[in-house]
Amino acid sequence: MPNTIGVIGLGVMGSNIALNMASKGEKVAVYNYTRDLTDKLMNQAGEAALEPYYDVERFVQSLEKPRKVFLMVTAGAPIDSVIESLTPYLESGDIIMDGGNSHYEDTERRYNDLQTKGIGYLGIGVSGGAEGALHGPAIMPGGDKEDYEKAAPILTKIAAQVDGIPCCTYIGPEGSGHFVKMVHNGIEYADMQLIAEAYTFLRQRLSLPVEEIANIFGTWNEGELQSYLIEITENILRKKDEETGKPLIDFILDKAGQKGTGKWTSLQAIDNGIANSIITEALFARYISALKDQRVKASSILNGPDSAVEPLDKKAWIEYVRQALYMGKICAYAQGFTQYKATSELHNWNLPLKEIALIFRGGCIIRAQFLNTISAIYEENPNLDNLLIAPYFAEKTREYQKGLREVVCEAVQTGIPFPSLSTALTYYDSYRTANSSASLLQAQRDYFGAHTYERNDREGVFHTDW
Ligand SMILES: NC(=O)C1=CN([C@@H]2O[C@H](COP(=O)(O)OP(=O)(O)OC[C@H]3O[C@@H](n4cnc5c(N)ncnc54)[C@H](OP(=O)(O)O)[C@@H]3O)[C@@H](O)[C@H]2O)C=CC1
Ligand SMILES: O=C(CO)[C@H](O)[C@H](O)COP(=O)(O)O
Repeated sequence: MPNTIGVIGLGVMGSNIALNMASKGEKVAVYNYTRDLTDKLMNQAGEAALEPYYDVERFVQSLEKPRKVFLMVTAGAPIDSVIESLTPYLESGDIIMDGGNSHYEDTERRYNDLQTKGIGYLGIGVSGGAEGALHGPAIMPGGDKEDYEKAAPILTKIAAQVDGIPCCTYIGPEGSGHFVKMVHNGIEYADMQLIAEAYTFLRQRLSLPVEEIANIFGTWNEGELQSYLIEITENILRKKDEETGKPLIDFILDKAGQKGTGKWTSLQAIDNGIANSIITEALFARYISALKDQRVKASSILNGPDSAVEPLDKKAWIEYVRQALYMGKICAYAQGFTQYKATSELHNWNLPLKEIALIFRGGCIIRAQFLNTISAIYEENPNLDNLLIAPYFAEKTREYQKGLREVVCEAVQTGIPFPSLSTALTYYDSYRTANSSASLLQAQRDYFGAHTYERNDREGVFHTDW
């Protein structure tokens, strides 16, 4: 019996995806360009229907036609090198799927190259980390619909399932699947940073012990903030350092890493005139965190505000922080989904926003209860300009802006940096401002550069001899 699918790249994600496929009844050929990872996987695979290969040609020959090869390899040059090693053995009608975090423009280049050889190419966003890959990730496939149809029976089977619906849907043509994953990661950066700021307020400003903050996150996770990131934050805060018995969080160096997808999200937004400031501030927060030595030095040179720090009413302020976090989250998702809408229009991708929100409900890192609301909003109005003006969220912002304003003002007054919460508030206030300061910018541009301006009382283009 030939293998029904092949997986190349047996690191953290690839080995788990292969085991996931095998557990759903697929016969899986596995290959890694170095031998060790293949042996390691086979040692842990037990009875799983995996067949190891140490030679690409034999790996390909073991697959049923049309062949389906799933790559879970480091993004960038390694993907090109794997494709180059594979294609001599593939035939017209076969498909390669790239499940890694590839840049969507790289995916488009590879799609076009392989099209000339008759080989299908799907750029597939996969989210859920190691656990998701094993038990069911969110899957965002982009490329030709007919190629997707060939792989859909396997992809929908291995995806997370929520209310009987697989967290996998055809996203659209070209690199749209990887684009959706890229912005998913941008939203992930914002969501994580907002949570980190909420934690900081509770810890620094309200001086709550870590255990109590874990309890607060646990309570929040039972309400409208319910999400995977809140859940893991509670678990993280409960974890003790094995040596000291103290909260592990206090021993983790405050330098955030990143692998590039957040940066790509910001660059794409900037290139296309899309204001995704919360996502970008979350990226910058990681950059500033990386300057640990400079920050330590500056902390002994630069002062914060002089004003005395007053005690705050604990119960009231925990609720303000909850509101601030929820409101920040609404603004961050509004930015991410605006980036989807604007880019979809730019490329004619017709991105299914309702379905994207639906598949994000399970498996992926940003899975959250309120994605049900987002999905329902797009079902009612697929062309909505911005989630903020959907009646449900507009009502929430009326109620919760108080919490966000209080928390941001208090942080500013006491010198606690809150890049994402403060940017969320600025975004909210900017978006709801009918008459902005841009009039003055236009006048300045016209003054120094004769760049012209439009008027608000009549049509036309004007220049003034200032
Ligand atoms: N970890 C996560 O939570 C998630 C990761 N991703 C994405 O999935 C992809 C894989 O990530 P992950 O499994 O975590 O990474 P790992 O580093 O664990 O695995 C990378 C795999 O790529 C292989 N590889 C590296 N260089 C080459 C090369 N030149 N030629 C052939 N194979 C190569 C590695 O083989 P070897 O070790 O032998 O060099 C290994 O099998 C990445 O694009 C990542 O961004 C997506 C979602 C979540
Ligand atoms: O894709 C992912 C989750 O969705 C990966 O975990 C990715 O590595 C996260 O990005 P970064 O490493 O930049 O924090």
